Amino acid sequence: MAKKSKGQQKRRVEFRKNRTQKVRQGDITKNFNRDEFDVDKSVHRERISGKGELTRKRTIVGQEGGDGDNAESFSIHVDKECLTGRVLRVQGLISHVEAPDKSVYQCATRRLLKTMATDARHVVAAGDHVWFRPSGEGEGVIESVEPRYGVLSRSSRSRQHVIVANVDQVIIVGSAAEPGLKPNLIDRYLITAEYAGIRPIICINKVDLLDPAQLQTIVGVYGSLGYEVHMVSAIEEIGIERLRRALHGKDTVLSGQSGVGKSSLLNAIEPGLNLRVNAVSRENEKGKHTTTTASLIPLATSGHMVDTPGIRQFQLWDIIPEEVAGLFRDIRPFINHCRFPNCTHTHENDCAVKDAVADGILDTRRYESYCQIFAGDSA
Ligand SMILES: Nc1nc2c(ncn2[C@@H]2O[C@H](COP(=O)(O)OP(=O)(O)OP(=O)(O)O)[C@@H](O)[C@H]2O)c(=O)[nH]1
Ligand SMILES: [Zn+2]
Repeated sequence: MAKKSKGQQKRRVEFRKNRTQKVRQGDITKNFNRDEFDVDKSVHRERISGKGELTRKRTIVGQEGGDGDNAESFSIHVDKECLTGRVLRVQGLISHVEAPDKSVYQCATRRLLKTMATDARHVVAAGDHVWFRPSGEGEGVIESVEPRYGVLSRSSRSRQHVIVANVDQVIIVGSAAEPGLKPNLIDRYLITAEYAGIRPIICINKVDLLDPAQLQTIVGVYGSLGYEVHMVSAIEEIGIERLRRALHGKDTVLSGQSGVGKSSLLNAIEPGLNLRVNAVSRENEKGKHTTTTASLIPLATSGHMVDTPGIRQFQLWDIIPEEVAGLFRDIRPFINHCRFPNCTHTHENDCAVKDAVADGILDTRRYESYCQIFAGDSA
């Protein structure tokens, strides 16, 4: 970036100061437009109630980071009493927002926030942490949206569509038998999670159907890569308590191919949870004409299960073949040592990845899985 002269810097500081003061005085509409956003402005909040539920928020500006949705935050002045909340789902213009006391408000979005939406970006998405102002019995208005992490999105016609934001982890469910384990499919889910920056947890269900020792090699490979692996049986209730603990206080996406036992697992983890997930899914089906994204279903203790139409088979959205090697934890360390900077690690000579496979440092099956994904073959 070009260096600014002292005069320029001073003018800039003055400009910011003036603008901040104007915004503080409530002269919002005149001064608030997208071009004035600054990345480095902070958000100030102060608690005014003992319980921390009612919070006064004084926000000066929002911030916008990068071209993705991950680091954005839009805020406007809120000098009224607001509550923090979590968007459980968005249906049309209404967001269902869970307050700290677990009650759910149906919220509209403040018009000023909406003006900050671009064609490529919805202002409010399922999973968003928001501040909202209650405006009557079970209703409210969303005043600001906190920065996002763990975003699952899909782009269509070069527009990014946020499916769900602020997801902590994805449980990748496979089954030991009936249907048999498909490690290549697990690899696909893994790189999608790596791409989205969401922690993957591997869960192998139906271990009652075979001798778990048969899975030792495959589990060992994933374990050595630092992935958490759960061996469970929904029917025999093996390993369920540990899985339940992994969900506690977290927002979790459950994914895996049909028949591996996702519904059975939800039932084992928490009675009634699968029913609630299905009920919301049916409701979403009905509301197809509205822009339905995902739904967060509150867990009995704390945390949410995230259910999205189609997300159970979520795979490789938007990942281009050249990015795949970098998303394989075990391949990643070798890719800079290949002779050609644009090495695809498939047919080239002097490929550090292929050498590592030949030397037995890299698992052959994982490498083959990489080749399959790179070539765009289905699992
Ligand atoms: N032996 C055994 N069978 C199981 C276990 N978990 C689920 N099943 C059976 O596997 C079949 C599929 O289970 P579901 O829970 O419906 O699987 P799902 O992944 O939700 O399937 P979809 O709804 O199609 O995505 C059912 O017949 C279950 O009874 C298990 O731990 N052990
Ligand atoms: Zn290579």
